Amino acid sequence: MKFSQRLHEKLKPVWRQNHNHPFVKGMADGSLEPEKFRFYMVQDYLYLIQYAKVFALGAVKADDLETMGKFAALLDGTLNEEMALHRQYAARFGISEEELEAAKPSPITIAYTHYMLHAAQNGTLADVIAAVLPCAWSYWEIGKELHAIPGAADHELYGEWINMYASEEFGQMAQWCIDLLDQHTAGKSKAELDKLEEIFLNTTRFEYMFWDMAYNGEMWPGHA
Ligand SMILES: Cc1ncc(C[n+]2csc(CCO)c2C)c(N)n1
Repeated sequence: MKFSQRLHEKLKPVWRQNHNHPFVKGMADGSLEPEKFRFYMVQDYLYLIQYAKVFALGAVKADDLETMGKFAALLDGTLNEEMALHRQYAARFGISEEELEAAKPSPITIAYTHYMLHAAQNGTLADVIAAVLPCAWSYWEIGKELHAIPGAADHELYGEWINMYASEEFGQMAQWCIDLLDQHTAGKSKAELDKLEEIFLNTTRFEYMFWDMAYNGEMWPGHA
């Protein structure tokens, strides 16, 4: 079995927990309070800035032109397309560009992004992929799952989010990461695979914590 399939099988219960989080369920049936999504949008904008840097590290760690070019394209897409879409989407929730630029990351946003950057900076290309894959893969699965619910993709506030992550283009990106991980783990020792599994498990857990943070509007203790 491919390494990615093994990880997916093993972590199914953790993934189920992510997909069943009340934030995700609330987007599915449209009952999520806009205030919670608003908090999510701002933190996700800050998350994307750091995520882009992890893509940049992918280009640094890759040693063939094709993979370097692909990471460069993902970096460009995140910074110059996805973030612009985020700004437009945020505006519909009354979030101005000034508010986005002035926003401060929550403890979970800091912990998650710093963890990914640490794993990527100190590891190999396989570590970079293990760090970014749960984010792409779980969003693709959630996007497809929500898209299959009648009416969910037409919701005036959350439909756009669902359509974006259920899209063919997004799926292709996630599949490219899955294939790259399998390519770079073929023939690796158990110790190396265990390390990658741990990174993958930790970023999967951080995905849950990110939903939870958004659902509860969690900032620093005592934050006004
Ligand atoms: C907390 C959090 N986790 C995952 C994603 C999804 N995501 C962010 S960047 C990227 C790669 C394509 O640009 C993907 C899939 C998100 N937005 N926020």
